[in-house]
Amino acid sequence: MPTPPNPYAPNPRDLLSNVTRFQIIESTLREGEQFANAFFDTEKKIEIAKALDDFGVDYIELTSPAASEQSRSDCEAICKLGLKAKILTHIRCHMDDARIAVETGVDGVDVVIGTSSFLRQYSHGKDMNYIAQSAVEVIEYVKSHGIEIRFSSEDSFRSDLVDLLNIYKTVDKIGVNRVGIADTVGGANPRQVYELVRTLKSVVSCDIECHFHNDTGCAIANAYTALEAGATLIDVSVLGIGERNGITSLGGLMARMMTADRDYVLSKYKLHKLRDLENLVAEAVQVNIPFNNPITGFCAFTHKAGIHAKAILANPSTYEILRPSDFGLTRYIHFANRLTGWNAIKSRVDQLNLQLSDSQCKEVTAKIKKLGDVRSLNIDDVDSIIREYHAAVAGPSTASLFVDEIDN
Ligand SMILES: CC(=O)SCCNC(=O)CCNC(=O)[C@H](O)C(C)(C)COP(=O)(O)OP(=O)(O)OC[C@H]1O[C@@H](n2cnc3c(N)ncnc32)[C@H](O)[C@@H]1OP(=O)(O)O
Ligand SMILES: O=C(O)CCC(=O)C(=O)O
Ligand SMILES: [Zn+2]
Repeated sequence: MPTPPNPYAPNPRDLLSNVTRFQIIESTLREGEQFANAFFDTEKKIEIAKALDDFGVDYIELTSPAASEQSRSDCEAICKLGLKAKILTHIRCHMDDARIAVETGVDGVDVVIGTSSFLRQYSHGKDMNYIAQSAVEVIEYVKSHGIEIRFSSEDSFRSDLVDLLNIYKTVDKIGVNRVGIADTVGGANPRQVYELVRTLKSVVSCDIECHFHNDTGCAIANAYTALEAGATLIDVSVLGIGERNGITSLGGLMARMMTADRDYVLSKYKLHKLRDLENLVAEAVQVNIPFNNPITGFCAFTHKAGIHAKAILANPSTYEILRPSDFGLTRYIHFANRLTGWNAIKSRVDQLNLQLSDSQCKEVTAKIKKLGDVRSLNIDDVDSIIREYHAAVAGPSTASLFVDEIDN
């Protein structure tokens, strides 16, 4: 049977979409350092930076060198590693920070300033005119050092749209490489993202980067929608670590993008390194990988119910949108439970190298379900039931039974 077309592929008539040519700004060593548990010493930062580079991320964003003396020297050390990924640092819209940043050897500087009334009143206390003036000064200064510059508004979705578009037009005109929008409080939904990115796209000529917090669970969906609307770059961190409950996760974005353009993702990123990368960061910040993590959650490729197991055994695409082998992982069929079915049990019988007819498999499945009604089962329970049953039916009479069946 021919493979059906992928219903999750981008619509070719969607001319703004960058779903098939996106880039990653990896911020584990910036946003991720803002995660409550995070402390990365120099050695760990270097190990993480090298692993991210090896994975294939396009940019690595580092904590502001203005944050502390060690942050500054770590930034310089990572710049000297000669990684393929471009190294960015992230600063306030202030000349003091810009001066320190350009001395570190970074390939680019990400400048941010809050534009919502909340942040203008309670964070930095500056009005839009002041923001525009300092943005121009900082951008021109960074540009004069021949390095990339991005200007971003913090809390973009709670900012006044006219203010936003004005400041982005101003910075675009003076030649920023990218502008960024940030859902700093994680309240935006995909529709709002689509509208804002699309509107922004119509007023700037530079690339658009997006940053989504996950407070209301939309970080991955918002990232995808931003690409559909014409953004090109997405901020991520490993496991999504960041302020509060974090941002779009690298693994989650990979899962999402694989459904849309598997060839592009496979051509750019070493997906089989994802699990090691996540383990590295999980260990560094002392968290477990969540059970429901996309791709690497312990049951992400485990199939349990009998109906699922039967179809998966026949063709894994029935219940898997991602292929575990793309990530160096394997699928697992969980048959030690009362939701199992005879097809899954037959497959286990085959694995055990035992011979039972279909009707015998059905009979032994009934026994497994009976015990599964009483308590939780493990593989040894199931294997013992199968072996006992097999021993009971085995012998000369069984041999002839098989012969009879074959003859029939
Ligand atoms: C949404 C985000 O995640 S943005 C990135 C957040 N990253 C960081 O905060 C990096 C780590 N931060 C730090 O090490 C420190 O906060 C520093 C070094 C940046 C500043 O430290 P301090 O001078 O002691 O100030 P503090 O942290 O108390 O307050 C923030 C200051 O930055 C100013 N500020 C805040 N945002 C901006 C901005 N985007 N652009 C310019 N100034 C800003 C505030 O007005 C305040 O200055 P003030 O005390 O003169 O009013
Ligand atoms: O620099 C940015 O675009 C985003 C800054 C940030 O971390 C946020 O607003 O949540
Ligand atoms: Zn953030």
